[in-house]
Amino acid sequence: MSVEITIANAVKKYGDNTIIGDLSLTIREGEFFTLLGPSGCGKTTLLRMIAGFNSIEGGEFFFNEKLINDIDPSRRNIGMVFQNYAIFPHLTVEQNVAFGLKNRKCDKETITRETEKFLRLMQIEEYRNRLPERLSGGQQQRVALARALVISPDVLLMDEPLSNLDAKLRVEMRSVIKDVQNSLGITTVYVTHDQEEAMAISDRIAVMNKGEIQQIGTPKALYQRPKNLFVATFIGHTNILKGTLSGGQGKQILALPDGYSVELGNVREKTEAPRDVLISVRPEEFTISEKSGEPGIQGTVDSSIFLGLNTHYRVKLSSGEKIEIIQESTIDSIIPTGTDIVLQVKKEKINVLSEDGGSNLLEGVQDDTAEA
Ligand SMILES: Nc1ncnc2c1ncn2[C@@H]1O[C@H](COP(=O)(O)OP(=O)(O)OP(=O)(O)O)[C@@H](O)[C@H]1O
Repeated sequence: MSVEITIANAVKKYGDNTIIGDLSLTIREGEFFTLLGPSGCGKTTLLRMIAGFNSIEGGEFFFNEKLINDIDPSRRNIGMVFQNYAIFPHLTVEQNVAFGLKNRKCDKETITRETEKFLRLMQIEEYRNRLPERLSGGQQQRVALARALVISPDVLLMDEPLSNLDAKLRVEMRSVIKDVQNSLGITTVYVTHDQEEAMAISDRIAVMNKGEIQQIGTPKALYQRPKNLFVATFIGHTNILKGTLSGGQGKQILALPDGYSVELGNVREKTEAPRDVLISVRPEEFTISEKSGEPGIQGTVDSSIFLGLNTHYRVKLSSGEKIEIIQESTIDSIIPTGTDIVLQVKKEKINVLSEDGGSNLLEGVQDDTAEA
């Protein structure tokens, strides 16, 4: 059985230090939910609170309607996978996988059947008689995953499970984890500080900073309409420029550098008097023109790197600021360093943020934080 996890007003303190203050969220049944944020923001702390390993100073934790605050971790029916594998070094692969079932005093037939099923599912049958020390990091993590899943947990909790693997294996193991989670439909909470990994693997992501949730949404929603500057810069790459928003005759005009302006139809917080704002534009959302005299932001190509499908440009603006631009490579040309260019932005792709970066002024920001 898979469960919905509800966290209501969770508080965690170490002494006088509040690590998590009044945090609420709902993790839907069967979803792959990721806690993403910089080191020290409280992701592991929150995961351990769900597992029951941490004392809590406030709040309620539910698996479906059942309050679990006072239920011992061993009785919460959770599977856990950590960064450092946590498999028993003195047991073979098969014994490691069977461990949870033996511990639960399952009958022999069940132990054999389920152990075989997960050895097969994780493709580690051929190593069944090996000790962990004779396995690669990726193989060890497969064993850890099989061992966590064999007990049919209601919830799977994973804390940076791929951090110890090299880059190529990390990417490979993402799909292994995602596929197995998908096929079992198990509610999964995953902790990482790697935004690309979070984007690749999650149904929804909660972006955390300093013990608080900044925004909850699908990877696409966070990327396209970040709620604030923190999310805009933490998820993917972006360029932040200064602009001025002003109104007139029902229109909102965004003035950008060099007299370039665009009209926006999706401003939520409309203004008449000019208001200083920040704009966030992803590197792939500019168009480059080499014709001078066109309306746009003026710049000079500072460097260009050809990466096959895409070419990455660093462009120096007339203000002296440097921004990153990614263009699909075309057969005919890479724009050489030193070329004067004009940049235009695809206006539906612009995000307009308040000057302090605290909020997105546009419509269509998804934030499921309030769901709980
Ligand atoms: N046992 C503890 N005693 C005191 N402070 C702690 C303890 N465990 C964690 N902290 C503090 O709580 C904060 C959050 O830690 P946590 O491990 O949850 O962060 P994290 O987001 O998972 O970071 P990382 O990605 O580095 O693991 C940190 O400032 C940490 O120093």
